[in-house]
Amino acid sequence: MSRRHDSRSDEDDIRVRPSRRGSRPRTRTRPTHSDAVPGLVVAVDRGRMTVRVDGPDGVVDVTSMRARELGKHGVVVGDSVRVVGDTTGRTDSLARIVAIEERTTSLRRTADDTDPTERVVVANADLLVIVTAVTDPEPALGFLDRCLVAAYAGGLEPLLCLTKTDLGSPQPLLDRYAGLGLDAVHMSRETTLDPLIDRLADRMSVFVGQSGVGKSTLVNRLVPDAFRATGDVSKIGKGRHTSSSAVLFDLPDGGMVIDTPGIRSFGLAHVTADDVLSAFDEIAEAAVDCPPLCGHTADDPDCALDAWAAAGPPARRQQLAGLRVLLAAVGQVGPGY
Ligand SMILES: Nc1nc2c(ncn2[C@@H]2O[C@H](COP(=O)(O)OP(=O)(O)OP(=O)(O)O)[C@@H](O)[C@H]2O)c(=O)[nH]1
Ligand SMILES: [Zn+2]
Repeated sequence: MSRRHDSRSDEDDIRVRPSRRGSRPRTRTRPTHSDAVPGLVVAVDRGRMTVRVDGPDGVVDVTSMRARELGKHGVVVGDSVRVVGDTTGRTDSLARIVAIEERTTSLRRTADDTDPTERVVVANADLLVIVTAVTDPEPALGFLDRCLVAAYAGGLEPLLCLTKTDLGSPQPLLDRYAGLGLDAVHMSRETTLDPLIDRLADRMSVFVGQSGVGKSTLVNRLVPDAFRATGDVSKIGKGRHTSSSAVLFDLPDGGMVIDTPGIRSFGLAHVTADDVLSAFDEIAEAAVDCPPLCGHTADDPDCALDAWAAAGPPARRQQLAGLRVLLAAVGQVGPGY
């Protein structure tokens, strides 16, 4: 019998708005257990969570289940939780998650653009590392646009990670997003990963990328075998067949990386143009003069952003052009874009 299941079931399909970044996380579900200990969800597989807990003898990974009292609230990788029960992490021990802290960010997606159910893929990540090859395969521009939208809408900082620079120039991709002030690193198998490692230090980063872009090659270089204590490592590099949508690793030089081998698309049915705008303070401010429900595209005749761009330095026009590239992805309906 096939053990495969829908990868989406390891994501949280309950709508939870991210709080503004930097706000202090509050416990979203009231802890009823005074003996509950804090932990970090590092893997989710078929309703079982691996929760990393700081025990008396060091850090232990505790297999846990959701307590019934959490109701429908899902648990995803990156969630800060509280657990009770057997938190020793011994073989066959099982703990219960009784509380989930409010999320500071949430990377969300829908299965496709017509599916209204949004799912949280990863909670509390700081950085979304969007991996793409400069060629072979050709960059999937729609996918990249969508990843950026998901990052801005979810409160994550995006980083463009361009691979296979031994085969082509990163410039066309850098030009596409020039107006957005996007941070980017480029590399190949032969070059150092130091610029990337610098950006990953002391943060929680999520890696996304389509098949063949060199993401496994990159993760394997970043995370040597000795550090792969967490999650089901055997699934790395076999993305499409994995049952888990996110797996967390520690980096040797600090920081945590979450790979998303099961995720190849980002449906955006849950995202509005204003969700994207809210990541750009100056533009969001200028858009208060827009008519209600303005889509802020070049086809929206009364969009105030055109006047805003015309009235300022050329950088504004570049910024608006970059923003509109992303808004086109929000407006696009139908799978496969
Ligand atoms: N020329 C070149 N090829 C690379 C580079 N990085 C990876 N590759 C090759 O690109 C192919 C895909 O690399 P993977 O790391 O498996 O890509 P992936 O994104 O993990 O794709 P999946 O395995 O399908 O998930 C492999 O044949 C790699 O050897 C690079 O920097 N330069
Ligand atoms: Zn507008």
